[in-house]
Amino acid sequence: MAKKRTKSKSTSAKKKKVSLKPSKQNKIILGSLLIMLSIALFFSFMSYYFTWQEDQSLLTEFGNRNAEASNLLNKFGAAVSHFFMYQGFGLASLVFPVLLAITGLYLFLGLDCKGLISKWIWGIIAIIWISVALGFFAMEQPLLGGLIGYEMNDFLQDYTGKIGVFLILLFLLVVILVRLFNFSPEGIGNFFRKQREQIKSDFKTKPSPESATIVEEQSIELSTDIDEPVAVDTYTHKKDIPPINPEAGLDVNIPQEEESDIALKVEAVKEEKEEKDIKAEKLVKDFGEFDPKLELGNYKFPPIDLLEPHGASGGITINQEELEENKNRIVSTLKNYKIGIAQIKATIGPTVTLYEIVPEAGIRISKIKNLEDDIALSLAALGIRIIAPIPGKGTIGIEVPNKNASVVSMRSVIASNKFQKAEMELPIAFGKTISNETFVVDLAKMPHMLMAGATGQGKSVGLNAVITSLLYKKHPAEIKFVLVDPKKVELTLYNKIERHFLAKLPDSEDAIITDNTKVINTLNSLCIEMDNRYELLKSAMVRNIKEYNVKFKARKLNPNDGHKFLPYVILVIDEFADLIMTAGKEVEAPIARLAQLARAIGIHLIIATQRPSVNVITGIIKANFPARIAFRVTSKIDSRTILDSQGADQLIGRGDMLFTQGNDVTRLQCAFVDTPEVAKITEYIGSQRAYPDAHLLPEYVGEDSGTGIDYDIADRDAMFRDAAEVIVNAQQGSASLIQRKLKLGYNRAGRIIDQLEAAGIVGPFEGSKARQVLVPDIFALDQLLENETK
Ligand SMILES: Nc1ncnc2c1ncn2[C@@H]1O[C@H](COP(=O)(O)OP(=O)(O)OP(=O)(O)O)[C@@H](O)[C@H]1O
Repeated sequence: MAKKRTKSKSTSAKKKKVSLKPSKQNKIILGSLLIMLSIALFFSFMSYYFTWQEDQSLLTEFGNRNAEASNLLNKFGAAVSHFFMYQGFGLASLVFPVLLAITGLYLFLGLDCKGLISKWIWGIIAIIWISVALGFFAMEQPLLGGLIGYEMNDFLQDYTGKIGVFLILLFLLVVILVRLFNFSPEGIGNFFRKQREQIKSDFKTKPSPESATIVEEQSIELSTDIDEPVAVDTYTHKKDIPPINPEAGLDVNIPQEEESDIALKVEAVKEEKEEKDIKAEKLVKDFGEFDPKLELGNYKFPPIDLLEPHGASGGITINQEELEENKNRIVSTLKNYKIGIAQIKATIGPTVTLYEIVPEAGIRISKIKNLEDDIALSLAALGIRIIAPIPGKGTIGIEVPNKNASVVSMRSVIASNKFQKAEMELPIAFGKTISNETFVVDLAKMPHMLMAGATGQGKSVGLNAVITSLLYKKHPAEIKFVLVDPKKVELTLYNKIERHFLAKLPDSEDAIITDNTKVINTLNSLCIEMDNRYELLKSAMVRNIKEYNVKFKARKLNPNDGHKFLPYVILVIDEFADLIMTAGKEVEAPIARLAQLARAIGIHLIIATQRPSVNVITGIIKANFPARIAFRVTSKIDSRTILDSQGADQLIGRGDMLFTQGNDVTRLQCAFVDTPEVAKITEYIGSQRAYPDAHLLPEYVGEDSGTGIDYDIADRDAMFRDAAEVIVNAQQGSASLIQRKLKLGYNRAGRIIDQLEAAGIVGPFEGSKARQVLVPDIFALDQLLENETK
């Protein structure tokens, strides 16, 4: 309605305007009328100045046609001029025709009339000022200041005396010059100097008609613009440049004028746009950028010496005999299947050697692909994998395990240039590729990882390699681990770094979670943390944790609004199969939710499992874990479940693994980090000064705790009624909604949800889904609560 009204108002206003300047033609007519009028007034005023005394007597005889005035515009001129000059503002009235002429020009040329208002305001101020100033001479020359000028001057003199009026006028002049022309003291000096020189040069050089037009153009521009160019122009006009040649003067002036124009504009934009940023900049200037590491400013990263070189000097021993032998076997085996080889090349890796074969012309790759199993059988070695063709190369790869596999030490990959110089958020040095290159990936980009492998094939070592990589790169303020270890023994070593690197639920004693019910609470707590972080990101108007932290460090986010530095949270679950078997959907749902949504807010999941069967790695989980790692598995089916392709069943174990982040599968040798090494690292970190406690996750109260509990109506929470209304209005039964809307703690919101369930307003707990709301609207809610009291 209001909109409609304002709309109709504005259209009626438009209509009104239309009647004044309805069309281009009418604007031209009106414009030319004003110009003519201004010319008429100008001549009347000018001639009135000389003839006013003669025409005085005629003023009463305006109706007398025979009476003739001396004014150039006769009786009209005499009467109007008498009104404006004698009874009005004296000589200052000449400003009126100027203003009229400008207005007429604007209309005539169809220019935007917005700037006119300020011209009229300044014009009238000038008229008043001039007439009051000339009012000093009213006794000698009454026409100079006019009656109004004289009266005002006299009035002011009665109170402040002549000097007072003079000072007032002087002050007003300064105000006008500063506001209108943006003059500084030097500017004023330069202005007068320039004027003087200009006048002198004008006399000396008698400018050509061309230069006269330039001056005219300039003056038109000045009057139509916001007048700043006047100041700039005069200010930048160097006195040592003799303005003899007007053209040279222009050359010098124009770029300077432009420069100063641009500088002015840039400043204005900055001021408008970055009001908040200026505050942040000042804070940064005063206190420096926010440093999340400051609390543990003396923290020392673990030195590389804590890691063992594991015998190997890093190089791979090449056994020429073995290479020849394998080559011959491959060639003869393929010959048996009538596959000729044009070329063969070997790339020696730490555990396997890749033989790259270029088949003879005319041999179809599909033929080799079909014979994959037969070839593997003929070569009679464990761990042979045939890649036909190698993606992007058009050759066929046969991976044959080395007789003496060399261990890839964690030390060698951590010390590698690739890891040390990795500009990644969460770099992980997994190990080495088949061509002996260090393989480093960014967990933040994965963004979650699924790890599978039969028992004893290197999963735990793989998890340790991941955690170790991060411990070597990240400060305790930047990253927190949530460790879930149903096997109870694998991750216990990390207890020592609880107060540095681990996160836990507020009420739990141990940070490492071994109990399945606690896992459910922790996962739900992480979901709350995720929601909270999304809220923070939303209010900070950023898209991900990285941008958020940058903004927070630059002090653009106020901690009083709940903003804080957000560390990455890495959830590591060592045995997922066990968990999903005991807790099923209750675990799957929050994990799926986290996996789907948590990437932007810095929560990353690493899940390991022994049994990669479909009831453990369900479709929903698989869909959200694009990065997958397979250690050796026992069957082709398991390999397909984890990787969507076979191959993991043909690995040789002991850290031999396949990694995929989409389509390509890369064979890697996982870096080996032994338990004593992890113990040394955790010991080193644990012995340093720590935070008072582990990083606390948001409190989560199992929503099912209240099932079946009868609440006495009198014991209900004071916010029960409000909460019920929130739930019924939103038709969504979740504790976090109550928490948000009513600004309650999670415990209290959880209790209220239980009470709502007891009252029959919401349904029972349904995993991570919101509860069903059993009351359709507020009216029904009122009735239900009324009936209760009866
Ligand atoms: N990257 C590796 N390099 C060399 N040896 C390795 C590597 N990874 C694992 N091993 C060897 O394999 C053994 C078993 O590894 P690990 O404990 O990681 O297996 P797992 O898959 O975790 O087994 P489980 O599921 O029973 O815990 C290690 O003790 C080690 O000797």
